[in-house]
Amino acid sequence: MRTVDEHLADILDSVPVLPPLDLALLEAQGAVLAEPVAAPVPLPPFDNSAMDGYAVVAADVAGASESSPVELPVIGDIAAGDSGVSAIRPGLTARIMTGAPVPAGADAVIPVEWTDGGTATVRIVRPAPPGNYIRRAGEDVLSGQVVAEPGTRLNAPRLGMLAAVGRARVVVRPKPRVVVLSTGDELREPGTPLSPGQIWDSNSFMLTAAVAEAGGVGYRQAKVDDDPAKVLETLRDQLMRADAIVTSGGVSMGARDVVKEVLSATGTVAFHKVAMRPGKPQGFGLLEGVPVFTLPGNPVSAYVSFQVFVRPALRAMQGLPPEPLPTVSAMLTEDVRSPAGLRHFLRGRLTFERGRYAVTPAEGQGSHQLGSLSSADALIALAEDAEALPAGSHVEVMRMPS
Ligand SMILES: Nc1nc2c(c(=O)[nH]1)N[C@H]1C(S)=C(S)[C@@H](COP(=O)(O)OP(=O)(O)OC[C@H]3O[C@@H](n4cnc5c(N)ncnc54)[C@H](O)[C@@H]3O)O[C@H]1N2
Ligand code: MOO
Ligand SMILES: [Mg+2]
Repeated sequence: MRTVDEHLADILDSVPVLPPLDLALLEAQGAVLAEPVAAPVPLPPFDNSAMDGYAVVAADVAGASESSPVELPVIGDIAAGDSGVSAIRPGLTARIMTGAPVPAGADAVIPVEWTDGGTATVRIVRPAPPGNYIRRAGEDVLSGQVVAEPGTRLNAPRLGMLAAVGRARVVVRPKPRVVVLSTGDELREPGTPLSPGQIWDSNSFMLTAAVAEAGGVGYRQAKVDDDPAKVLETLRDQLMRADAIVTSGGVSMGARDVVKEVLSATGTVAFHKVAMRPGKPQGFGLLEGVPVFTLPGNPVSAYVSFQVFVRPALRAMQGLPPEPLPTVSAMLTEDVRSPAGLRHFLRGRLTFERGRYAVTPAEGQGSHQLGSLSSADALIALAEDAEALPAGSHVEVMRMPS
């Protein structure tokens, strides 16, 4: 037996960081930035108006009021996108639109609501201090400022930021392409009828979805029967398009546990009993350089194994810290027993009351019981040395992606 930490360390020692790729912005969505991106110009690039209104010399309107409006001749219109805008001399104004460059000489913008909206002349009924409704060049981002650091995932605001500083392409660590393969004679495709002894394949759907939740791209395969030649052939076929392969089933002690049989024979994938529940039988290794994770077939075992081993590995491949799921400390609402010497993962539900988290273990903790997993929102991680934890104890809880 090896510990969870030993098995994870072994995996993280072997998984490669994916080589960087230059991608068009939207192709890079969800990928991890692999270069610092600096702004070639300030943002905004020029002083511009925050309002639709009039560009004025603030001193001209200092005395403006409802009872004593200041009337100014309007010398023209300045729209967003205009260039070569003529300067405003004292005693004059120009209509200006939101985003339009503030003309030389003007030092304030009067919103149209503070005027009669005139086009030849305008009556202004409120004063404004210098700088009123002017968005200054560089007040968002300075020229040369780094706007996105390597190691950050490109979410919607970050993609917007890259476009705003003029980038059409960007160098990223691509999302790992992960082939997901269920094995088992008993498995049938959902949507097709079952014969006695058969079940619908749920693991390949769950694991493909979990890959996406971990920042990868999952390629779900149709299940493979427990036939050694077929399993090996399918795995080898998939290597071409995979940055990693995740299988489920066939890794325990059964006469038909063929994943273990054929991959052990390759000499590069090793099988271990890991001191955890669920998820004891684990296999990992490289097949022609591609990381292969062979997860146990029981659905909860497969899910927990994925979160504990595969998710950190996929993060490492993207150049991210191989952290587990985000964790919180929570108070147990009931007594819990845990097997000595095993890291024990219990499904639970988190609540947040009066400023603190509490967690309640789910009914039905068998590794085949997907029902309790699908209604859980957390995995309670009990340390190897925990045996009896009374209600009120604080435990580490991994939040499942929602
Ligand atoms: N004699 C022993 N038997 C078992 C041991 C052991 O130590 N000694 N370990 C048990 C534990 S713990 C686990 S976990 C399982 C691991 O089993 P395998 O990885 O070999 O998986 P299978 O035998 O193929 O299937 C196990 C179970 O899961 C169901 N399954 C498999 N694939 C799917 C799928 N894609 N969707 C839904 N359900 C699936 C399968 O029908 C079985 O019920 O071994 C124990 N046995
Ligand atoms: O390891 Mo099995 O995963 O306990 O059901
Ligand atoms: Mg088995």
